[in-house]
Amino acid sequence: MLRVTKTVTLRTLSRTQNPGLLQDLTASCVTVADESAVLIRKIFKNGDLGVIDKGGLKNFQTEGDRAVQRLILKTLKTKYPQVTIIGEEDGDDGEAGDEKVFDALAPEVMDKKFPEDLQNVAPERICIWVDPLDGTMEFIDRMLHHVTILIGIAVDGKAISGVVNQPFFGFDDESKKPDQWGRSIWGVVGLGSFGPFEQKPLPKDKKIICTTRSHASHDVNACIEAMKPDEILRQGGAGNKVLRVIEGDAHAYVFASPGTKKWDTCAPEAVLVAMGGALTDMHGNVMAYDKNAKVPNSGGVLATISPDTQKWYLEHVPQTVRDNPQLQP
Ligand SMILES: Nc1ncnc2c1ncn2[C@@H]1O[C@H](COP(=O)(O)O)[C@@H](O)[C@H]1OP(=O)(O)O
Ligand SMILES: [Mg+2]
Ligand SMILES: [Mg+2]
Ligand SMILES: [Mg+2]
Repeated sequence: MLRVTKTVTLRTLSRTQNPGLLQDLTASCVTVADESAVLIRKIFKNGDLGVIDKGGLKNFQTEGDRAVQRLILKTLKTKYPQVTIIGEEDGDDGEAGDEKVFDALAPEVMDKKFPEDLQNVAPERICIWVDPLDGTMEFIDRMLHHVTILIGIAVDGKAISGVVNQPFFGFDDESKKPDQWGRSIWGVVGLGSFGPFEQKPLPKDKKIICTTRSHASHDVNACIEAMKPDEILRQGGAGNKVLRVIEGDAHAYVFASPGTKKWDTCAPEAVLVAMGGALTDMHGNVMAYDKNAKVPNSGGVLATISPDTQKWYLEHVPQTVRDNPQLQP
């Protein structure tokens, strides 16, 4: 994990105050996510993924994770030095290398009118959580649709704005050339969620639960069984699983395990909540994303498309799972 925090004097702050900071940041995040997608595709095409085992349960890192984090942090830290940025990969802060700074602000973000309460947000209130490559295990296993790039922006510890980029979206469509692969979905709470996606209606006659394919455990399975799904969708990546809920492929993302971290959930939560959904731990607690927040999502992850659906799933978490000392906030 890499934390980058800079302190500034009050004089510097007033001189550089930017009323549209959150909008600029969101637009920059969409730009760097798109550039990151180009880079991941290039690394994949080159074939040498440079896999490193970080230790723990299927906890790998590739050149994609490292290079993309350097790309994202170089631009965001250069452009927004007063904002705290926390990235998953240690050491890859873009400071030593010759990474480019991407100045462009994504026009699709700049075209929108952000809500009043998101204007004039001071940089000290913001913390950005970066997962340069979510679904690393699936990237290594060539399950490319499961891979996402996640950049989440928290304000006062709440997930408010986020980009979920799926760099290999469309790779299995033979009519598409590699430079046509990928999509960025972004959302801002109070404004909405945008990008090339369709919110299909969820099936009414059956219950589909999406969960991990690579980090299953006794509790993960026991919790799902108690919810009596008709179908279990085993998928990689936290970003991808939230996308399954957003696109109407699953009623819920259920993960009764402490494996994910704040960079896995901040961006997807912002996009999901911006469209009326909910993401909490398995006890119903909202996640805290301030710069001093606990990094692991130690109470697990539950995400659904509405507060009512969230309530139903929370009520069906078995007591044994709730009481598990390994799954506490
Ligand atoms: N035990 C774990 N150790 C490290 N990362 C984990 C663990 N469990 C989950 N994650 C992270 O959460 C994501 C979602 O988990 P899963 O795919 O198992 O549902 C993973 O892709 C991984 O993110 P990352 O790929 O960015 O390292
Ligand atoms: Mg990882
Ligand atoms: Mg991740
Ligand atoms: Mg990652």
